[in-house]
Amino acid sequence: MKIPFIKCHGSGNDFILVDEIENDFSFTEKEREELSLLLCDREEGIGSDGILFVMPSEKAEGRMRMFNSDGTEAEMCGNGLRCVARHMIEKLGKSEIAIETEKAVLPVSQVDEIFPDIDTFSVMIEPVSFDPVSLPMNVDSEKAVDVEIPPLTEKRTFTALSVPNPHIVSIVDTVDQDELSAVGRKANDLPEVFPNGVNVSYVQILERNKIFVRTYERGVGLTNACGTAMSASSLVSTILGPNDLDTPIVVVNKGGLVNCVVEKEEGRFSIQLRGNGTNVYQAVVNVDLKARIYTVSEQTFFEEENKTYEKLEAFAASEIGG
Ligand SMILES: N[C@@H](CCC[C@H](N)C(=O)O)C(=O)O
Repeated sequence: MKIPFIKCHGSGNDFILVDEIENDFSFTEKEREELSLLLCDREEGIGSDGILFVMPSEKAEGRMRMFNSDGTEAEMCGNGLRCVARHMIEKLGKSEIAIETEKAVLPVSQVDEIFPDIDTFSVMIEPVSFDPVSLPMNVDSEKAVDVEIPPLTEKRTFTALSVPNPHIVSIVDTVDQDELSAVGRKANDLPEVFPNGVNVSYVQILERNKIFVRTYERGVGLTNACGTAMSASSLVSTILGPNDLDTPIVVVNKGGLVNCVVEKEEGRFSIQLRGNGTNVYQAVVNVDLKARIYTVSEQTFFEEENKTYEKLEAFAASEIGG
């Protein structure tokens, strides 16, 4: 089968975006899993953190399903949703639309640039819950806020929340990437505590309303950035740290930076995640799933916007002394 796609990224968290509406595709569940395993592979495939399937919706302008590189589906993907928002906003010529995701129909819009010349998209991250059942996480308490999770490490405390995919977040003095990888692997090999796995983030407070976040993603491993993790980390560092509600929190990551605004209404939290949705190139992939082979053709790069993005990347690196 011949599949046109866009290679895109949000904060360097990269995806293969497949528009099923435009191409009248309707993949089976098995095909979605196999396409993710084959095409996301960094060694043998096109290479990406996941696939974004853009599908028709009866409730919104479009629907997003996101598959991790290991073929599992996630409930939500913040960086991916910004890429889908950009794609649909440009296609429909509107600046505000809604996208259906697994747990909610979410408003997305084009907003003021967070960095010069970077087209910026805002996506709502909700529903948010601190109920361990929502992750799910097996623990004998109503919440797990700033607590030790002994099988992972005795050095750290974590806060568990779903946004609505599962996350645990630890506020640290300095992010130790090797330690994070080890803890992330352990957490995702602990079905008695996290039956569906979990995304694990370490957060460093750089200053009030500015944080650095590094994430070990369920189904992928260490990524440049994870949008839902940056949203969860902004919320946790507002509750436990110095950040403010209703104020843009600058979240620096390995692939750039985003802004998160944490809001609370009637006791319920939500987060606006604002950042880039950059297209790297578009192409067509011809896939034979049975033989597990593919070829890529008609590749066209979006050179100008990628050059512009490099400036944001360089700025973000300078913020963390890189
Ligand atoms: N990188 C994404 C989240 C992708 C899904 C995650 N790995 C999971 O399985 O929950 C984001 O930007 O939110």
